[in-house]
Amino acid sequence: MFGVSMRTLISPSISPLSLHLHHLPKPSLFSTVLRFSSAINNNNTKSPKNSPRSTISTVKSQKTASSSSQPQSHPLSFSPPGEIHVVVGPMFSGKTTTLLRRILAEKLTGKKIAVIKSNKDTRYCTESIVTHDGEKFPCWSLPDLSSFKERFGTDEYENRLDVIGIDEAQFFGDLYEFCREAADKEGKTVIVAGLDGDFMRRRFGSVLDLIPIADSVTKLTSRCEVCGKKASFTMRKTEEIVTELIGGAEVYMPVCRNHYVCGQSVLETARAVLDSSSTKTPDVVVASSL
Ligand SMILES: Nc1ncnc2c1ncn2[C@@H]1O[C@H](COP(=O)(O)OP(=O)(O)O)[C@@H](O)[C@H]1O
Ligand SMILES: Cc1cn([C@H]2C[C@H](O)[C@@H](COP(=O)(O)O)O2)c(=O)[nH]c1=O
Ligand SMILES: [Zn+2]
Repeated sequence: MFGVSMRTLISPSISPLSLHLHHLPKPSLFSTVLRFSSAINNNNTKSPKNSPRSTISTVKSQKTASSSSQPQSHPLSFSPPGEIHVVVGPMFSGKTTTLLRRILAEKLTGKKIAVIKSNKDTRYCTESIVTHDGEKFPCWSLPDLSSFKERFGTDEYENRLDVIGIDEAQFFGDLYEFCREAADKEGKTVIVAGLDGDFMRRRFGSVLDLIPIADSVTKLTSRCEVCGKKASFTMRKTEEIVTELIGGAEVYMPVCRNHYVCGQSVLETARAVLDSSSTKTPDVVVASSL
């Protein structure tokens, strides 16, 4: 009885090793295609410096190549991968400063760069990103990101632009689609700076949606304006409750958790008082700053 069950369980013709291999998953169609395609890529002659980097351009260059007997790229070949780096934090935490440093570092290595900021932010200057310390860098001030390629010049964008910096990212509705396309399909390095949370600590725009597709995420801190400890949040000092409200130190301050929580309850009470008094006696609402 024992012998029979042994024979049934481990057949002499199947060694432990072959049993093991038998249970290994077969290479998927996808991994076979990937290996095949990377072999083709490795065999390709190295592309010239200004060769098209995007998938769209690869298709274009194939068309040209077939008519002019130049080396052809295979339809399965991938364009060089891009990168997405996300820099978040409260106001005054150095997001724009960090973006500027990283962009300038890329420029120093010979990369072609461009910086975009939302045209909603009209605080300092429309043609530049400006840090709270007054450092400046020329930028494209745009209502959305989808219009950037055409404004920049499609050929210039596809063939020469390497690095794209985006400031005030929380204001761009098409942030996710733009960054994914630029990094996944067009080989761009995208450095994104923006607020992760608004004055209520709610997610702001689609900045957080980038995390799953990002290569790196950095959360910066500022100094709490009340106690000097690390500040991770932004407190709004006025009674306005709309999410988007452009402003600087006259409206916002960086605070630590403790002072955010204390401040929020004080502000909520004050806003409630202002609210009720404004319905009773409108003349009483005089101070916008609490
Ligand atoms: N009220 C303030 N609280 C903290 N830092 C401030 C304030 N006003 C100006 N700063 C300066 O802002 C700098 C950060 O500027 P910036 O890079 O523009 O920040 P962010 O883009 O995160 O708002 C800090 O290094 C600090 O010197
Ligand atoms: C918290 C918070 C901020 N904003 C606005 C205020 C500023 O114009 C920008 C943030 O600028 P920074 O470069 O990070 O200093 O966003 C807002 O509209 N709503 C908010 O809740
Ligand atoms: Zn504090």
